[in-house]
Amino acid sequence: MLQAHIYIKRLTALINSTCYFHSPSFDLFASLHLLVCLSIHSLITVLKGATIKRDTSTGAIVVARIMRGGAADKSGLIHEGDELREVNGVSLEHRKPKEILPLLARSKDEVRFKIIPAYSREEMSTTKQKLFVRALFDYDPNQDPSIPCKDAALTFKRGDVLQIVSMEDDTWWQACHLEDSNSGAGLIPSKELHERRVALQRPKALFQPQRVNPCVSLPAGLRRSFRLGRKSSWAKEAARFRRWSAGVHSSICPPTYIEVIPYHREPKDRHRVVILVGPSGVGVNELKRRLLISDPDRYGVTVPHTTREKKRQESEGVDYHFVSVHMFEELILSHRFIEYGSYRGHYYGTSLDSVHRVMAEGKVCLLDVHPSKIKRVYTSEFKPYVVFVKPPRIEELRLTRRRAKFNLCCLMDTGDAIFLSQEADFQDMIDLAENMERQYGHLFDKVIVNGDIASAFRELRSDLEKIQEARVQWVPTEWSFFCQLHAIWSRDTNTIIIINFC
Ligand SMILES: Nc1ncnc2c1ncn2[C@@H]1O[C@H](COP(=O)(O)OP(=O)(O)OP(=O)(O)O)[C@@H](O)[C@H]1O
Repeated sequence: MLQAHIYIKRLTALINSTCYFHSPSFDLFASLHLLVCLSIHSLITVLKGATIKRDTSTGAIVVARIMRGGAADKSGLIHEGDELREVNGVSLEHRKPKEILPLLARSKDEVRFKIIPAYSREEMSTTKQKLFVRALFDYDPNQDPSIPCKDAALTFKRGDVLQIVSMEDDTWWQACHLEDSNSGAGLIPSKELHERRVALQRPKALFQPQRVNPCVSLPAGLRRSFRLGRKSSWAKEAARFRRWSAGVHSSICPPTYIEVIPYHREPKDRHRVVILVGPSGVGVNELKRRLLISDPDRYGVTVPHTTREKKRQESEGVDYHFVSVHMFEELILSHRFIEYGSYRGHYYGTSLDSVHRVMAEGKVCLLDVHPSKIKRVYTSEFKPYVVFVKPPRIEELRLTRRRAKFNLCCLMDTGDAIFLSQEADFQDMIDLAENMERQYGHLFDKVIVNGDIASAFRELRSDLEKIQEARVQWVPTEWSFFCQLHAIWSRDTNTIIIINFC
């Protein structure tokens, strides 16, 4: 699909430059004869940054090299290997490259030349393309001993949007920063190279005996939204963690690059949902609470559903939506929950409708779910912006939490609270964060290290404000392929009539 898209883009560029198809049997993916008509000025501009040569095997005049970032490259009109057939109707057959310049010089205002593009369908993936990716890792060529040329490399940070300009080499791609596309491209590790490198770094989990702390490794379903509900299925999570340790998840691809497209936000558009994730105790709730207090008109949270009895001080629709077991199970069956679970015989869950309600109020919905549930809302409808809250290095974690007299508190099945402030718990939090990042890192838009709470909050708030105000945002390409189908059922003909498909 991408290849076809790029192909059509190139075709459009050619058409816009007044080119005429000159093939009796026109086939999109066959070799095309393109008669390109350009002003002498634009021709010179186009040929700047390109060299031509005579193909020794065929004798044809071909474009030998396009300098990345040069005028020829930027024009998108000619490509390496393209054959120059005619200039102003004069055949270039049996001519030498040096005979071509006088031919061009004789032209008045306009030059027409016939090109046979070199690409085929297979080659499309390696030719220049408007392919944008968001980097999911930091890259510093100074720390990379295998880079062929440090000066030719591109430094980037996780989250940077890069335009990939060449994927010809399997190991080193060429790319430029989005905001700096006028300067030449630089080398970056290809997806394959980065994946290979990460695979070679032996995962810590495989070689360290893991202590599974029930309070730190959380169940997938109920988390902070249902703080008391987490204990009931911790064993499941512990098992999952052990499976991870045993390498069951070794097939998970490390985060490399994600293909993105621009999303032009209109003022009438609803806000993107903000998902905060992180290991238990890292400070997700604290950050959420501070956001809500700082700007209650801008931020909102979902109201969960529960099947337990309403307490005297609680209000329907404010603390919870109190529903019957039957109703809750109906909602489960109709896939209305993002996450749900049970605790002490009662169901708790966060529904999609509760997110819609916050969005409809014109607020930014702050969601706090286990990372395994992100996929549930990873659609163009919610356009989630995922923030991963990460613990700092152990020394800072120890210092900041102890200074705040913080103890991790965990409720046992018996209802007893136990307090954990041991070194091991901090280490568990860090290990869990690493595993989360490894498993779900490709879904994270932003990573906030929560060392000093005031700085972490400032960083989060300013980042969210930037995102909400930006007119152009880069979102995963996969969201653009979500289609909405509007259909009506005709009773007369007993058929479904599609009235809109976008
Ligand atoms: N940067 C920080 N420095 C010191 N204390 C912090 C910091 N961040 C959070 N805390 C404190 O740590 C405790 C746990 O934080 P919080 O409840 O936000 O964690 P959480 O990630 O939501 O975990 P859980 O889901 O288990 O509640 C709270 O008392 C909070 O005030």
